Amino acid sequence: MLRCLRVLPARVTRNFSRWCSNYVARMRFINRLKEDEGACLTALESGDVFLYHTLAPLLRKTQQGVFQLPLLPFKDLEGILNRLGKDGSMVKDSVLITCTEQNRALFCLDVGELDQQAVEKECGGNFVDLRKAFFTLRGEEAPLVARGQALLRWHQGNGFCSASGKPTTRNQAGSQRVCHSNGLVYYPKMSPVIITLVSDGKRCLLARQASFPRGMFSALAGFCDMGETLEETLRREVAEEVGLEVVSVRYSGSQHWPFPQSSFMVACHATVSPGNTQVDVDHEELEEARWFTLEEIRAALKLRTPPRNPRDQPPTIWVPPSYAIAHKLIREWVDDQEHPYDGK
Ligand SMILES: NC(=O)c1ccc[n+]([C@@H]2O[C@H](COP(=O)([O-])OP(=O)(O)OC[C@H]3O[C@@H](n4cnc5c(N)ncnc54)[C@H](O)[C@@H]3O)[C@@H](O)[C@H]2O)c1
Ligand SMILES: [Mg+2]
Repeated sequence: MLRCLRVLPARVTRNFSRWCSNYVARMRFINRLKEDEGACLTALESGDVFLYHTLAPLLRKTQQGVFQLPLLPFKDLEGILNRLGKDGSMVKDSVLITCTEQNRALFCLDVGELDQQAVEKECGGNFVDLRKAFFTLRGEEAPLVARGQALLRWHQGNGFCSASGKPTTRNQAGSQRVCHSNGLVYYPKMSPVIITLVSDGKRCLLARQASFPRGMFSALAGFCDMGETLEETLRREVAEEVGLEVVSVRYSGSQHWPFPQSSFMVACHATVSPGNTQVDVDHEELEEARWFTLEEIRAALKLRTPPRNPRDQPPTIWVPPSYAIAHKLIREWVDDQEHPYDGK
């Protein structure tokens, strides 16, 4: 980032430093809310809450037909709960998600114990499956609903201490749970996963699991074993799933992936040597894996995803949609092929 800043005009760097100091203040504020119960409650009372019903987020359609995540001010939500015959103090069960750039704390709450349709009517929206919400929402809202569901799911599954069997209690922010009988502290869990696009210099390797939608191919992925480095996981997964030995690895980016449970996806490009490209698929894990040319990948990227006509014969090859980190890896690979790095 600093290297980029050197070549930016002074106006841009001034704006960046203003954004940066606001960013630092926000991050410190969020961190304080995780530690200070009183400050967190005050932030909730002047903040906004978005809702789930049994882990399905509430979305609202605007007059322009765009789906949005409705943010309900604390007082409004208290009123809604009272009208639905619930004690408004239930809002205090909300879990801290973030703080907006306008410095409003943002929380989420699962109202699964209330009648779904009654809440939808009161709030003017619909509870929809997370996968659909993730598909439909724009920009920043998609990761927010994913994060909210992951945290709520974690709370719902960690009400008891695995050592004592006694109930655990959460802090106001919902960033941890404690067993008071033995002092054990539990934090939200994610499973680290490596996802990698393997290239032989001219082609890239994509695979499909039997459970994927018809025609969809993606990068190779696998969970990290205890004690492994990411590089070790990557080399092992590629060897296990397609019988190839990786010779180089380059980090690309990461993404929280909420399906089916919370994974922390770390995306990397990998290469095999051009003389070692014979694929040997582990059919326990994968239905198919094969090399794709640049032309085939360009054609797949042009398709609307998922395609309208999944029953076509023969099936069209398509790749995961733009919100999936696999898509980013595939686009980067195409860019690399079209504009190879010349080392300068
Ligand atoms: N975002 C994307 O673009 C993208 C693309 C492909 C896969 N993925 C995700 O990557 C994840 C891993 O991919 P995979 O299924 O090929 O992994 P994988 O190759 O490691 O195989 C899955 C198997 O690993 C075992 N396993 C080990 N640790 C596990 C854990 N913590 N949780 C669940 N199972 C565990 C289970 O036996 C499971 O059946 C999946 O959750 C998938 O949804 C994301
Ligand atoms: Mg796998």
